[in-house]
Amino acid sequence: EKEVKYGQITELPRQDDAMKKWRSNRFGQFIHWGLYAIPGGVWKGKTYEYAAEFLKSSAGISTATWDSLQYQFNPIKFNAMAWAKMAKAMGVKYATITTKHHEGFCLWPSEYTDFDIENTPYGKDLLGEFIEAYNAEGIDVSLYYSVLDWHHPDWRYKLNSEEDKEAFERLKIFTKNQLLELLDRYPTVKGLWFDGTWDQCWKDNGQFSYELEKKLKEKHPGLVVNSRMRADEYGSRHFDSNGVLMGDYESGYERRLPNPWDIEVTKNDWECCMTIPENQWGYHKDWTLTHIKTANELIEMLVQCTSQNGNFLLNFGPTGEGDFREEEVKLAKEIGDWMDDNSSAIYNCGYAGLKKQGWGYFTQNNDSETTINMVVFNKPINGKYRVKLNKGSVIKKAYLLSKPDKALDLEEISNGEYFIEAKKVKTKDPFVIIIELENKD
Ligand SMILES: C#C[C@@H]1N[C@@H](C)[C@@H](O)[C@H]1O
Repeated sequence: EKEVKYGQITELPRQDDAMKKWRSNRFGQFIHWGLYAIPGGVWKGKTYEYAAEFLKSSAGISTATWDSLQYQFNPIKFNAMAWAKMAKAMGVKYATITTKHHEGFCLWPSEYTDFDIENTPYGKDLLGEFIEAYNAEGIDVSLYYSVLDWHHPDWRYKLNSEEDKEAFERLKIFTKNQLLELLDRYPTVKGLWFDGTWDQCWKDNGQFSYELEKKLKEKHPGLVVNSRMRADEYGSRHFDSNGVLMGDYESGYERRLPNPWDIEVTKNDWECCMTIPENQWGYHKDWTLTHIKTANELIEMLVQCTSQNGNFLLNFGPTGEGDFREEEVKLAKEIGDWMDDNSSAIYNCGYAGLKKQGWGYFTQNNDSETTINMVVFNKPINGKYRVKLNKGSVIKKAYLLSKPDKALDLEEISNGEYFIEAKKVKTKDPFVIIIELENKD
């Protein structure tokens, strides 16, 4: 064990109300919006296949040219309430929006830079409108903030000289000021989602990120911070040099999920953030470049995350005009229709502590020891679903969530192991079987 002075701040897993709410939310909407939405992955007639929010580097565009996009940013179709209603109908309980991505453009009027929404044709506090509209729909809002800032003259990837160090000291003050400003301006926000913390400059500043997390949490009680914010004094990120998780939940699952059988991951809170195309966070004009995930694929990812004590943050990339592409609107509707009937297996649910079977995923309601959800994606050809419960567990009854009055046939295989028979399930969608256990005491 190394002596780590600047590692974990809050003992995990947190059991305060703010974290319990974060945990019960399970399903969130990620919004990536900025100047990159204007070119949408195309520059001077050439389509760049890499992530659209990286177009500046993919196309080798100068900072001066890129930054001039701010004078074109005028999302006339932006309607925060319409966005919030779409998110509500989709079934998300929280939303995380980019306040500033790597380009450095701020969606709020910041007193620390002119490279912000105030200096655009739009002019208004877009971030404030978003937060107000989503909160009005009962959706918690967290703020994504990129430490990496391509616009800021004091950003340095590595600190190779005294000049670099002096510049980065100014960058650190700017970063702290902007984060305190965001919490001042938007007191209802529930969390901060840090990104762009992979460079040596940040890994060399573990004490700073430690003290910054402490300061932000003192200012904003209950604040939930992702592990991506932190490095310890040895440069170890997410987990300190002794493998102890920093921040409040693990946020390393970007466009990937753990192995569905992985038990280790269930020990911490964690969140997977996911794109609908293979790798586009910002709006890209051409969605024919890669596979576009279907509603069933995305629902299965949400269910898998829930089954392993994780949250699922699904990304949407609004256009430069402020609306969503039709594929996103359609997916939001399809997912929302499924959530209308099945969200009881998601909200306030988590790891059931049971061996995963081939038909799908178990989730356990956090408020009921005796109610277990089986979310089915693969119907067995004999219509019999194997469940291996804890020794001594006895099933009182099992039934389809959609048909609670019709008990399903059970066949006990051995102590705590059963086949549940559900032969006549017609739906082509994932569906839920509820197991009610006998109360042991
Ligand atoms: C790489 C990278 C960034 N991390 C994801 C969450 C997106 O913001 C992407 O641009």
